Amino acid sequence: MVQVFHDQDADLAMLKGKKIAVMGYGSQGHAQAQNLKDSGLDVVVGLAKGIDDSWEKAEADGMTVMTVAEAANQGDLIQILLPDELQARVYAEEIAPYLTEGKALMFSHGFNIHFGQIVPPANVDVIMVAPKSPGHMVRQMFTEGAGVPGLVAVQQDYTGKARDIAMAYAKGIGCTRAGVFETTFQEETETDLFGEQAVLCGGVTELIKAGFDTLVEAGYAPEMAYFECLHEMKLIVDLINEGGLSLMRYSVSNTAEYGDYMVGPRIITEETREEMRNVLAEIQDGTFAKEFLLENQTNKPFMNAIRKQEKESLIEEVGAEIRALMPWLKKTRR
Ligand SMILES: NC(=O)C1=CN([C@@H]2O[C@H](COP(=O)(O)OP(=O)(O)OC[C@H]3O[C@@H](n4cnc5c(N)ncnc54)[C@H](OP(=O)(O)O)[C@@H]3O)[C@@H](O)[C@H]2O)C=CC1
Ligand SMILES: CC(=O)[C@](C)(O)C(=O)O
Repeated sequence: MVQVFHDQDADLAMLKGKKIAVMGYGSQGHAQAQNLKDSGLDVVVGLAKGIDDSWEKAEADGMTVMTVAEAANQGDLIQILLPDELQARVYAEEIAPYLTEGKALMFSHGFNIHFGQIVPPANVDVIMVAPKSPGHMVRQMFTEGAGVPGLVAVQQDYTGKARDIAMAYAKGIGCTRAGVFETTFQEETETDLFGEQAVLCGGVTELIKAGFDTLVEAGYAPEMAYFECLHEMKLIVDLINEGGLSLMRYSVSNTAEYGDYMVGPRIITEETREEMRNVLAEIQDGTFAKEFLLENQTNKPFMNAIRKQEKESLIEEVGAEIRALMPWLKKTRR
């Protein structure tokens, strides 16, 4: 059983007197920067003007904002929370020149280190603190006095304090309130990519869309299909999150529980499980990483097309209508 670390296992004093440069102010960046600042730590945000609106958002939130290069120059810890596909270029051009002896280079996903896109010098610490949660929940849970679970990993420990710094950072963003596991860059990268492709994002969205389409094609109202296949998913998963499959099965009807056991295996078949193993193999052997990097180096032709198609889909249209009719739905984010 892995060991879970909590607040008492981390010391914020490790970060006192250190400037933390958070590069990026998106999903993770805005949350981590604000949480660190609320934890009394010295934070600057590194961005680029004129891309989207993060610079303005960060300033409006009272952050000290500067260019990535300026923040890298000032930062003792450099936390890269840029899009994974952009990190290597920005690192080479704006961070590497200022990554001097004894600094800490940090990430919240191991992709660029594990797949060799960023190769730091030997005289720095290389650390990961990865919240196992979307960024917006990292911030919401923190403001509610709680936190989201996180992973910490040390790829390189030049100072001999890398783990302590990682644990202090995890405390600064609230993860030690929930609990922190130790892992490696390889394990976090491969499991995170697998989870987001085969289960959390890819798997769940395809399951929701397939169920929705089945009901709509059979003539049922799209609103009914939306509520059955999308809206209720969150409520069911909340129960699983709270108390495992057993709590969910305790809470749903006997009818639903029976259907769960009898029909579920017909939907997630051995072929599905075999395909999951194939997905993992393509992550482990670097096939996915190469495809992802090539897609982004060729101006994202697939992403741009599929994003447009998905945004214009019936399930998104119906969802927007329902959320407009039932604004309380937006309050059910936990
Ligand atoms: N999203 C999540 O919940 C999670 C993400 N992670 C990891 O965290 C990291 C960040 O991901 P995420 O927060 O989703 O990223 P987002 O896409 O949400 O945010 C990216 C940020 O980087 C800024 N940015 C983009 N290009 C540049 C540039 N050239 N120079 C300076 N700033 C730039 C963007 O600014 P602008 O808005 O102006 O374009 C934005 O503030 C990734 O490694 C990801 O894998 C890990 C766990 C969960
Ligand atoms: C929230 C999380 O960790 C994800 C889904 O893997 C991601 O956004 O990268």
